[in-house]
Amino acid sequence: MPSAEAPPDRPSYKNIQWAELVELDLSLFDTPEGRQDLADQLKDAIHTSGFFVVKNFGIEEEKIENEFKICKELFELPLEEKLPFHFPERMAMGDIRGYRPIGSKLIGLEIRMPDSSLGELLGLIMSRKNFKKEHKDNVQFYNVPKHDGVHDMKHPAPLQDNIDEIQEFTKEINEKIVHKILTLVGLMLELPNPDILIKDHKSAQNVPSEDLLRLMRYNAIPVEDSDANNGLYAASHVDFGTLTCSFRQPVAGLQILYKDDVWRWVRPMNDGVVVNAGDWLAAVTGRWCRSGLHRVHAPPAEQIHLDRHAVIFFSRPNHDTIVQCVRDSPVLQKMGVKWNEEGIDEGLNSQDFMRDWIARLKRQQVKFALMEKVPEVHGR
Ligand SMILES: O=C(O)CCC(=O)C(=O)O
Ligand SMILES: [Fe+2]
Repeated sequence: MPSAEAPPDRPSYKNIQWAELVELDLSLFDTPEGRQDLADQLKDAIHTSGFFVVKNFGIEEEKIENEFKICKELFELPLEEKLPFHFPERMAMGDIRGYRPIGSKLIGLEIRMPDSSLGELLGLIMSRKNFKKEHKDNVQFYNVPKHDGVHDMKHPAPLQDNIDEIQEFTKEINEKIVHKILTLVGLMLELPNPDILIKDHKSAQNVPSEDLLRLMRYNAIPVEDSDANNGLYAASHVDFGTLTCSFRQPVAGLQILYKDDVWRWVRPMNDGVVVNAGDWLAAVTGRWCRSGLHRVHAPPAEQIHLDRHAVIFFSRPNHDTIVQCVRDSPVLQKMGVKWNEEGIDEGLNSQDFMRDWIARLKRQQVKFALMEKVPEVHGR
């Protein structure tokens, strides 16, 4: 890695605060003692920041390497070969399959809601304000949905040519990482059946879900442009689903907001997966599992010239899942967790829960806009 001296006002390895994330060695999962030990380690992490790292999860390095290779090939394609896979209206409604080009979102505010009068309202409010510069993002990504008979679609060649491997890869992530973490959550909460959450995250292809594999590329941009965006590549947000699994990321950028209100950086890493809890897991555990606010900052000075590629799996509940909080957890009972503080409607299926979630975000954005405050928080 180059060791360029950072100008004093830019974050550099020397002056940034790193997040100290727990590392779970999943090779210990196979014995009851090992599982309990991992559950104990997870308890604090999932409650305080909602983020942790998993290692030794048993997916071969060549497979991970291959996903990054596909990711790079995909984004090397000319824009006109990717645009036929971009469906903005569908995306605005929460169906986020396919390609999203650079500049689709404004950092710090989200006014692209062509589907609703809320969008028009926001547009009006925003146009009254005198924004000197458009703070557009610099990221392009592609969401590959689960091959489940509901979400099937054709993809650009680098994906289509490898679609069987990609689907196999996501199945492995689900079974070798997501299911194991869900068991650890069950153990940590002392649920009568610690595996209870797995049944809502089946990987079989005939079980529809909103699971997706996201391939991303953040192009390195001139320092002045990233400064104009308050140094951000992606605005702060929480993830919707159960668990987000981000494969090894040698270019720093991801930041987590801790309870002390300090943004801490996730260390660049050459192996391991950064995992975070999403809003679904938070909701069913009475917010004991924290759906942590995070964002992507332009890399530190030493890496600011590098493009940043990411391979991220978003695990989400199967369509036939009904929202049901784990009220039978003695741990949560002892903690006096307040169920449904946010009015989560138990009994909804996972798709209605998602629609409700999106509607809440929109209401929140309108509220911020009416307050004439830049709404930094949105969901992804
Ligand atoms: O690029 C990253 O490391 C994180 C991206 C992210 O948070 C998201 O896509 O939801
Ligand atoms: Fe995210």
